[in-house]
Amino acid sequence: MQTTRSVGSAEALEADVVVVGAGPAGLMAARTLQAAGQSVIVLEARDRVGGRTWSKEIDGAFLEIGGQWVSPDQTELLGLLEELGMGTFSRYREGANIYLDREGERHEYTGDMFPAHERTVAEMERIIGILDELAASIGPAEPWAHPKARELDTVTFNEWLREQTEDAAARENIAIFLAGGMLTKPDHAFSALQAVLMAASAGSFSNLVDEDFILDRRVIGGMQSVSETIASRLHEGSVHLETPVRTISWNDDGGATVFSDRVTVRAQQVILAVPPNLYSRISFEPALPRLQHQMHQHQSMGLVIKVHAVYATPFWRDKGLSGTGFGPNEICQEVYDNTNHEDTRGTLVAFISDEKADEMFALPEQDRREAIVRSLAAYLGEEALTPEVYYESDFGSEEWTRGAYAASFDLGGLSRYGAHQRRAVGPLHWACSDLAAEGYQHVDGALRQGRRAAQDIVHRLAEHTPDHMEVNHG
Ligand SMILES: Cc1cc2nc3c(=O)[nH]c(=O)nc-3n(C[C@H](O)[C@H](O)[C@H](O)COP(=O)(O)OP(=O)(O)OC[C@H]3O[C@@H](n4cnc5c(N)ncnc54)[C@H](O)[C@@H]3O)c2cc1C
Repeated sequence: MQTTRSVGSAEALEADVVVVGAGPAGLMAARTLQAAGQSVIVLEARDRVGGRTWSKEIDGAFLEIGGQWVSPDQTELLGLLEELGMGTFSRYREGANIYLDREGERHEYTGDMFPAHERTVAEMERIIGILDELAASIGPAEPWAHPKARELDTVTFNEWLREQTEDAAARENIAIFLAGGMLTKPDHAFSALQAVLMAASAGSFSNLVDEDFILDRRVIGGMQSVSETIASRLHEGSVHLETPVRTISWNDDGGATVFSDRVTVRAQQVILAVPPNLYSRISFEPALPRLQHQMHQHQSMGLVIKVHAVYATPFWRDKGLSGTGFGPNEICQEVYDNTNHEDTRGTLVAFISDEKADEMFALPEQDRREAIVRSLAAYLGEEALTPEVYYESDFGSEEWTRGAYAASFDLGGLSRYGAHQRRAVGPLHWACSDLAAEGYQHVDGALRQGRRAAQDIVHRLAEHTPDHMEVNHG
């Protein structure tokens, strides 16, 4: 095994485990390993922890630039918040929601279902039932193992919806929750099986379409503070920031040397806690097996612009509006009241996904902003045109993410490769929200995968050192 490079320090640090990436998955892995008595070094490319969770003050407004919402099924995250003594608060949801239909006509409504034509609503309810049944029978853990896996994985979600109904509005209203709303790819770019996994990972498709469930609560102090708190409780000196990992030299029988821009670390095991689209940014010596090379090329990031608009007051509330809006054909397909805990100002958050995001990014900055605030105004009124603070989260431009929210398989990829995505290769382990079952593509799933990878290692190392069997999260 070669042990020197032009990058990193000439003298190698030593640890039982190196974790690459200080997002929620990597930090949960480090926490679990340290609790089990393992020595851990975490190497993070960015100058901060948290990865795709990033809470920051911009022009005087506290914004959740990355992941933020917590839903009741996310018990790993909720349990961790309790352990860490961190509080949550509820999203504002009183008053009427807005639905902008295919013709752009504005409808105020209350309750779960868009005020579409009666026939469309009936079709939507029927398809929601079918998706709920599929999610229940296929489940999130091993969707590739289900007898219908290949059939569902070789048809796009768009085609699958066309097979279910001729009602275009019903198709668009269902697709919004999985395409623009979750996988952030057009519905012709992922399979029906991938859509079912997304639904199953949240408990059911009904959960995904219920914004009061899926966008239930936020963390007081911001979601990034979860990662910051975990990091602050790791042993001193465990986390190295601004330390991108470039090369991993590994041995099939165990042992690896990890070369980064600042330090070189020798360890028995490595956890790659980075999104799968970034595995190929690291050179592996020897090269990864053919299967991993192939599989990783079939996992790609979606694209979404998260728009933040802050106003002197939450003006929509005075009009009896919740701030929630949906418009499958609008620039902003989803809008929500995202006002901070105990803040007198009002904040809206909106999402612009996949091909609409391409269109927006093709515009000069000022034109894009105007088009986006006009879209907000179509939902909530002219006051939306003039925010005090305006910001667009753009993880697609971030070197160490390259998209948002997360990575998913292309057509046929989940049934072909899914069974292998979490399997260790020699001393190399994989942990990321984008490989998760429950909590897939969410912070909850990242934490679950970080813990799973760490526990696998603890069991593996315990075979050599029997004292290290216990895992506790104290
Ligand atoms: C705009 C946006 C909104 C979202 N909304 C929600 C939400 O409301 N609720 C929710 O639960 N989830 C949400 N998510 C998803 C959630 O943020 C992610 O699922 C979660 O952060 C994934 O955690 P992770 O640790 O698996 O990966 P990441 O958070 O991506 O962390 C990976 C880390 O690895 C680092 N890294 C990459 N390459 C290297 C390298 N070579 N060397 C060293 N370090 C490296 C990165 O810098 C990063 O810090 C959202 C995501 C985005 C982008």
